[in-house]
Formats: sequence, structure tokens, C-alpha cells
Amino acid sequence: MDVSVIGSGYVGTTLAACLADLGHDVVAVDIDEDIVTRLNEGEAPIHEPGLQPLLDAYTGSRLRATTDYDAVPETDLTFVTVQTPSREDGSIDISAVEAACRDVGESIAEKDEYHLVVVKSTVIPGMTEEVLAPAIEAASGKTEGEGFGLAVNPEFQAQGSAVQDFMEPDKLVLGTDGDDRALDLLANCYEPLVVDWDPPVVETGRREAAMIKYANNVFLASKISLINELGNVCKEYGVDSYEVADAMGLDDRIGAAFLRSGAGWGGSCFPKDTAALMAAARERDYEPELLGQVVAVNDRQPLRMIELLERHVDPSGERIAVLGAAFKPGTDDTRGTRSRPAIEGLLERGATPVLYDPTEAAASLASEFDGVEVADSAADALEDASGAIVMTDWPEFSELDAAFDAMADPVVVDGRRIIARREGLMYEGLTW
Ligand SMILES: NC(=O)C1=CN([C@@H]2O[C@H](COP(=O)(O)OP(=O)(O)OC[C@H]3O[C@@H](n4cnc5c(N)ncnc54)[C@H](O)[C@@H]3O)[C@@H](O)[C@H]2O)C=CC1
Ligand SMILES: O=C(O)[C@H]1O[C@H](OP(=O)(O)OP(=O)(O)OC[C@H]2O[C@@H](n3ccc(=O)[nH]c3=O)[C@H](O)[C@@H]2O)[C@H](O)[C@@H](O)[C@@H]1O
Repeated sequence: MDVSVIGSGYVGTTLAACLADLGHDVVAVDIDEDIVTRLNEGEAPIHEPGLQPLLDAYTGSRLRATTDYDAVPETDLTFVTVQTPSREDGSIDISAVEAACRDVGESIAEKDEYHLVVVKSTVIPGMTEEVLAPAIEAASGKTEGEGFGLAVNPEFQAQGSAVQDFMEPDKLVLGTDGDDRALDLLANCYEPLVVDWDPPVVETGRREAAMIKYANNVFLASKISLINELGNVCKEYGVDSYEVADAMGLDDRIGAAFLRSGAGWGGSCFPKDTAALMAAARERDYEPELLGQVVAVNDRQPLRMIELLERHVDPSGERIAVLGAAFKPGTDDTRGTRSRPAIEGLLERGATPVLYDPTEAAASLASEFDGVEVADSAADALEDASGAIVMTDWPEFSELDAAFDAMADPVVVDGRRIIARREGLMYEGLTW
């Protein structure tokens, strides 16, 4: 099939490369010329394991990039994968999706055949029908369901495992409201993957598809906040919450995944999707009290780390190592990182945070503040520091061992259970 993908960020680039791997001819459309140039040179614009080999294999053959929407009508279907950030009040900003849909609409105005538009960006239920469909209709002069179709097909990939998550998904969710042509095109597009991996395919309505995405993310965020709450209580009773979680996870009804307690959840989506769903609920006069507490527990975790540190050292005027800036290992993304509130807390107490991350994330996060130093290595960050907090579970942090001996005060608060206890080190696990 010929497929266009609008937006070449984390989701769009992975999708475009993976669809090429499934055998489709793919054109990636982005308004950012730099991204388009890099993609056409076969260079991944994002850090994602397994992506570069796909770009090496297909760039210039089954995969090309452009800034020009004229490529869209030549294709059978178009995935929209542009960003849906939070507004100041937490509600979703779908202006980029709307703009992309308008441009897709304009581009297909002269096309004679039916064209399918697939919303992959995360959007609140109802927005596809109420905002995006009219935008495409106005721009194309066509009627939805006749000249074009509009489906919702949310994405569940996680950063750092996006290629594998695409190729081996837990499920495919196809929201078409029973539009047979839309369903046929989507089914054809995914057919090679279904043949190869055989995931459950959920055929559903567009509102349901949109809600499934939010439900997934807020459930996972809630699961982490619940294990963090339990972990905080465990800590007070001298109980190892990881042993507790391991045993809990043996119950099939609970499941072992996402039970790692610690510094909390960050990233580009859990914070924004939780906020967007809460704002959407409030718009309909429903107060989502549990979700409010899920966020509150998450907000508290980095600050608890500093309180634990203060049990051993007064950070005022001291250099405190902050290990990890990325919101999780395997990425240089600092969106929603728990290191941000931890740094704020240290600065408020008059400390000098010395930040290290194996990626560009350290420089990028430090540039948001005055008074944060960036270290070249974890060992450099620890040298002469009067304490350390561990925010990201980068595997290299498990091998620091003797580097802790160079600290002025060897106190470490581990927010990710990655540091081994050792003689002479005052070790505090956040939830164990
Ligand atoms: N990042 C992730 O791992 C996941 C993200 N999502 C959702 O997918 C959507 C996209 O997220 P990301 O890929 O992280 O965003 P991103 O910010 O990495 O990428 C968005 C891309 O769209 C481009 N763009 C913006 N407006 C455009 C337009 N009118 N025409 C063409 N290109 C345009 C931007 O230049 C950018 O390259 C969001 O709704 C997000 O919630 C869903 C699952 C996973
Ligand atoms: O909508 C999205 O963007 C994506 O959001 C998450 O993916 P991602 O944000 O890339 O990362 P996760 O691996 O889910 O981790 C999120 C945060 O939770 C934290 N976490 C995760 C698991 C755990 O047990 N404990 C824990 O604190 C991580 O450290 C990280 O800060 C979801 O896992 C994806 O399914 C979803 O598609």
C-alpha cells in the first residue's frame, strides 16, 4: 500500500520506518525541514533502538520524507501523528492535529477516490468527530464517510522500545464506528503484522478507541502511584517494597509489570494524558478525585527523596550529585522527568545540584535553571559531593561502586533501586 505519515517525531518516525518494513511505500510529512532533511539522509531524528537499521534499509526506496502535503493524495491512507501537548490548565491542545487535518483535507480536495485519515495522536473522545472531521470537510469540500473516512488508531509504544512495541504489539485498536472502507484499509495496512505476530485486534468505535488510550496510560500511572504509596508505607515499617511487589505480581489479576516503586513516573505522555483526562472530566462536571491523588503521590516522590537526604545532611550550601536527567533510561527525553522537581527542591534549600546523565538530557535540563552544574561522568558528579540522589535507572549507575568513596559525605538516596549497598556508604532506598 501507499501510506503517508504526518509528523515525524517519536511516534511518526517509528511508524513510518516500521510500515516500510511491513512492505508499504511510505512518505513521511513534517513541517520541520531539518527533520525531513535528516530523514532523507537516512538519519534518525530521535534516539530509538532498532530504528536506524530500518532507516538504513528503506530510506530512498520504500521510505522518503517531505514537507509537501502534495504527497498525501497519492497515498491510500494517512496517519496523523503530530503532538497533542497540555495547555496551561492541563487540558489538551489539539491545534497541531487540527492544522494537520486541514492540510490533509486541502491536499485531497481534487482526489476522486476515497481517502482514509487515521488519527494516531492521542486525543480526547469526541474530538475526532466534533473538531477534526469538520476541519477536513471544510478544507476538502468532501463529506466524511463518502469522500474520506476518519478512524482512530491509538499508539501504545513506549520510548526506548518503540520499534519492538510496534512489531510485537499487545493489541491493535481500530476505531472506525463501523465504516467498512476505513476498516478494510486499516486491516490491509496492518495485515503483514497480524500475519506475523497475531495480536488481538479490537474493532470498536472512535470514542472508545480514544478512551482506551487514555485508560491505558492513566491505569499504568495509577499502578505506579499505588505501588509508590505502598512503598512509602513499607519504608516506614522497614519492609522491602520490592519483595512485596514481586509477590503481588505473581497474582495474575495484578500482574508483575509497572510495580517498580521509586521516584515516580515522568515522560511525554503519562503527565499530559492524566492532566488532559482530568481536565476533560471536569469540563463535564465530574471531579476525578482518584486521578488527583495519583498525581499528588507522583508529585511528592522526588520531594520525599530530599527529605530522606536531609535526615543525614543539610544540603544548604552543599554540592549534591543528581544522577539522571532523562525521564527513564534509554532516552534523552526530559519531558516530565522527576529530576526537575528534585532539582527545584535542592535549589530551594540552597544546595548546588551537580547533574549527570549519559545523554544530552543533563545539559538540556540544567539549562532550565541558574546554579545547576553539569558533570562529565557520574564519578565526577559524586566527587566531593555531600550527598547524591539517583533519579534515573541507567544501568551504568549500578557499577559506580568505589566512586562513592570520593564523596565528601557518602550519603545516597536511591530513587530507582539501582545502587548496591556498600560498606561506608549511607544508603537510603526511597521505598525499601
Ligand atoms: N512519544 C511517545 O512515545 C508516544 C506518543 N503518543 C502520542 O502521539 C502523538 C505524537 O507524539 P510524539 O511523536 O511524541 O510527538 P513529537 O513532538 O515527537 O512529534 C510531532 C511531530 O509532528 C510535527 N508536526 C507538527 N505539526 C505538523 C503539521 N501540521 N504537519 C506535519 N508535521 C507536523 C512536528 O514537527 C514533530 O516532528 C501525541 O499525541 C502523543 O501523545 C502516543 C504513544 C507514544
Ligand atoms: O503514551 C505514551 O507516550 C506511552 O507512555 C508510556 O511509555 P513511556 O512514557 O515511553 O515510558 P514508560 O516505560 O511507560 O515509563 C514512564 C515512566 O514511569 C516510570 N516507571 C515505569 C514503570 C515502573 O514500574 N515504575 C516507574 O516508576 C518510568 O521511570 C518513567 O518515568 C506507556 O508505557 C506507553 O504504552 C505509551 O504509549
